[in-house]
Amino acid sequence: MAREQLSAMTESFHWNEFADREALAEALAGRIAGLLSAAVERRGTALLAVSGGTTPARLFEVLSNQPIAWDRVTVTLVDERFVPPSSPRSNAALVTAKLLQGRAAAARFLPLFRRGETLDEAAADGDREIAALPLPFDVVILGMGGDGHTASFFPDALELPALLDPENSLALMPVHADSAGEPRLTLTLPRIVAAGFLALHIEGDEKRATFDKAMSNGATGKGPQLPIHAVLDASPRPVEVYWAP
Ligand SMILES: O=C(O)[C@H](O)[C@@H](O)[C@H](O)[C@H](O)COP(=O)(O)O
Repeated sequence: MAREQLSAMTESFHWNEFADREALAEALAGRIAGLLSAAVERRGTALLAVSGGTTPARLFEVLSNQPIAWDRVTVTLVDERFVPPSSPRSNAALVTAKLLQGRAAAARFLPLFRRGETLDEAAADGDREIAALPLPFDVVILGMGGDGHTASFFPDALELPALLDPENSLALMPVHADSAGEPRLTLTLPRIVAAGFLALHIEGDEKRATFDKAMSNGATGKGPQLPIHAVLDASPRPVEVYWAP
């Protein structure tokens, strides 16, 4: 089924396509900055949750120079690999190196990994900290893997039913999945879809094909139901999908 048909049928997403990755980063950073500024004006503070991995580095660099009241913004992660910031796989390290620079260095950062704590302890403490924020998040930016996972909602995660449960009262949970590489912490589906603005940032033909497959399987009920579809399906507003080749 064509993407346009699926979008019109399900109204679960808007497709935003760009000629190249630089143009995407400029457009998405501008959109995020406008939304964060509006939140600061409206309620004196703004909450942003970003994903890690490899895709968002360029976006973070552009976003870090947006002229907004960064000292009123709290930044956290959608999900984190349970590794210290010294690891090249640390999402906190990526955010520190690429986003919390320049103007954005004034933002408050809430990391999810905690030195000296077990995964379960960090999940419980992080859950308390996130629940104490003035939720909902104003902006949440998701990524997606080639297996259709988003956040740390891996298809083989032991905790997947709870992570995707719209009634889950937890904000943050531990995740164990063989395909994930290491244990993780992730925001749960209800906290993600409650965001004022929810975007999925994907790049390249392979990810576009994965996205199309996930939406098509979801609409037809055929083939594996992929976690990214569960998120789009649960979102009360169309998810803004940002794609460039
Ligand atoms: O920590 C992570 O891995 C993520 O937050 C994850 O959900 C990511 O967004 C996708 O796996 C895409 O990763 P890439 O951008 O590296 O393809």
